[in-house]
Amino acid sequence: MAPISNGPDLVEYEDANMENQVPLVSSYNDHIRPLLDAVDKLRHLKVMNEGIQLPTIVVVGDQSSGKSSVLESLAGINLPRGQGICTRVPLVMRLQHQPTPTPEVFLEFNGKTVYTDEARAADAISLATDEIAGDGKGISNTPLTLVVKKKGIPDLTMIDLPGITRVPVHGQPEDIYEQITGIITEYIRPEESIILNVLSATVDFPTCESIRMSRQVDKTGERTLAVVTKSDKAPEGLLEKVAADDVNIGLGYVCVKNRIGDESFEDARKEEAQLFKKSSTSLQD
Ligand SMILES: Nc1nc2c(ncn2[C@@H]2O[C@H](COP(=O)(O)OP(=O)(O)OP(=O)(O)O)[C@@H](O)[C@H]2O)c(=O)[nH]1
Repeated sequence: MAPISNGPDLVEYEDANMENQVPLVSSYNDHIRPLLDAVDKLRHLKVMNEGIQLPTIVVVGDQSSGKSSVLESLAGINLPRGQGICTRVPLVMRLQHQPTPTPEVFLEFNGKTVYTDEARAADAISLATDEIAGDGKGISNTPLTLVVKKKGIPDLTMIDLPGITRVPVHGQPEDIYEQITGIITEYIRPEESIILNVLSATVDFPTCESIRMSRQVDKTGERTLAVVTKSDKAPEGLLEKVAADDVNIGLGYVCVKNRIGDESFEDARKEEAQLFKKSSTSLQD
């Protein structure tokens, strides 16, 4: 999943067969997992409401940039995806590798726990979102936690936030832009946050609202990482665009082609590999 990157090396989770764990992955699990668990426990105790900041990967992007698609590739389960606003509340995704073959998937919100499974996770998230933010197109700052315990997934906790939209659509409050940017700013301002900025390859990066926002709180880009989606839609000149780094992304770029429609995760990865093989061959010509 990391065909182009000018930042620090990333652990290649997809190929990390957990049964034959390479030393880096096993030491990651031994040393990092307990720290992530401690951070999650503190998050659960709502210490952030007391002004104590916790290290967090925050996923931001303009509306329909592909945030949920990136996260579902990492978690290997379906999330609500589509045109228009899908993510309407902060979605805290806790991914945890577990050795047993049967995955465990549940949601935590409004003080309750709702068990679901991989096939029904997207619907369960949509229902929980309706319960928290109403069944229209409004948004809420009350978080929804999704816990996925599954063999072979990376140990990571990330927060997906509503996509930035300037113009309210029918049924949205007039101040939707202010509401969304207010929530995003709250999550990306703390210096402990790593900003995962999801950018579509089809747009000019300097025109992205999410870039404008992340630069406001992280001028040098030292805690910002870019994931460029929809590489299949605009492969021409993508390498040059990323290499030019006009928008100052300190932690580097990762270009991806996500799953489209009902495509399986496996087929999507094959298509992605094929796309980047083709692009790198044409670059060598
Ligand atoms: N062709 C192509 N389509 C993609 C890719 N990534 C996402 N999409 C499509 O783009 C649309 C938006 O994707 P989402 O993942 O829902 O975007 P999002 O940023 O989470 O959306 P909001 O949270 O609602 O703002 C969906 O129809 C996806 O299938 C990609 O790499 N290639």
